Amino acid sequence: MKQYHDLVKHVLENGNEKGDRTGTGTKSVFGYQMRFDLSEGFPMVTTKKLHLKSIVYELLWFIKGDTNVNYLQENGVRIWNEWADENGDLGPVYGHQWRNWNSDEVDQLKEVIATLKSNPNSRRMLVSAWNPSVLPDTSKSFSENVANGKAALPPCHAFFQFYVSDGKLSCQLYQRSADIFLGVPFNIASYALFTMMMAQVCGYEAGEFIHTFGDAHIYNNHVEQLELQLSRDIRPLPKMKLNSAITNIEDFTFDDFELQDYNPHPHIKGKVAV
Ligand SMILES: Nc1nc(=O)c2c([nH]1)NC[C@@H]1CN(c3ccc(C(=O)N[C@@H](CCC(=O)O)C(=O)O)cc3)CN21
Ligand SMILES: O=c1ccn([C@H]2C[C@H](O)[C@@H](COP(=O)(O)O)O2)c(=O)[nH]1
Repeated sequence: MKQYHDLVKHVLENGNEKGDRTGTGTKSVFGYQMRFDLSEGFPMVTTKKLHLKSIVYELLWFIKGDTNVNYLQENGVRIWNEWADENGDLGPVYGHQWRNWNSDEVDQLKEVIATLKSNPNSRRMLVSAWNPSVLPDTSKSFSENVANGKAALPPCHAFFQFYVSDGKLSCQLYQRSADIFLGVPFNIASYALFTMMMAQVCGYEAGEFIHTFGDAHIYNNHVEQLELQLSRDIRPLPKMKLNSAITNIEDFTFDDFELQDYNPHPHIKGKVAV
């Protein structure tokens, strides 16, 4: 994953010192792009061990349209706990907007799949999680916002677009805000997997995942961890196998994914900025 190491080096060398909502402080750049050709292997960082289970369950949770952390917790995934209210609710976050935009019963995921099958030359194959009408009031707590029908956090992976050429499906994501140490390795693997799943159910090969960033930042308390990561040698990418019998995006379960030849360096711990 040279692309990821290049991003880390770019931000360490060129980042602006910038304060942020969490009070942690960051080094940040505005605007950056990475490309991953999915035929070259599954883009999972090898210079620290990633927890694939969290990535897969989170993605299945988005696809289900679920926005309560109970499903994640039942499957041992803790990454959204800090933002949920006492009932586990996060408000109308990703899954809600994908499957029921603005609570108007607009199923963006279903519609984009129908267009991918019927009119793959379309330039209108987008899904937006960004919905200005449910943005939180930052003077209130996460749970107060949820009680008011707002999202606990505005979506970071804000919208994505599909593109078909030569029988290959590509996906480009616009991520408005990116935590390079903790969030980004998850986001890359998640959208790469999602692109492969969408390609399979729509009858295409997987093409590229293109990751475009707004504010790409390294929290000041992650610099040491990233320097350790940069000192490690980059290993060959693993392969991801999907159960080829699945033809409907909602039918995938955890057991339909098999990661092969993932030989990462050991995990590196870092604190999540809340
Ligand atoms: N500051 C911040 N960074 C994020 O990446 C982030 C947020 N906030 N808020 C919302 C979601 C939640 N996401 C998270 C939250 C925690 C981890 C995390 O702690 N990862 C650890 C443990 C992984 C595990 O338990 O599976 C890691 O080492 O990757 C990763 C992504 C991504 N998002
Ligand atoms: O999928 C995700 C979700 C969140 N993040 C990061 C990006 C920021 O560091 C925080 C969100 O804070 P904002 O103040 O709302 O920008 O979470 C991520 O990298 N990936």
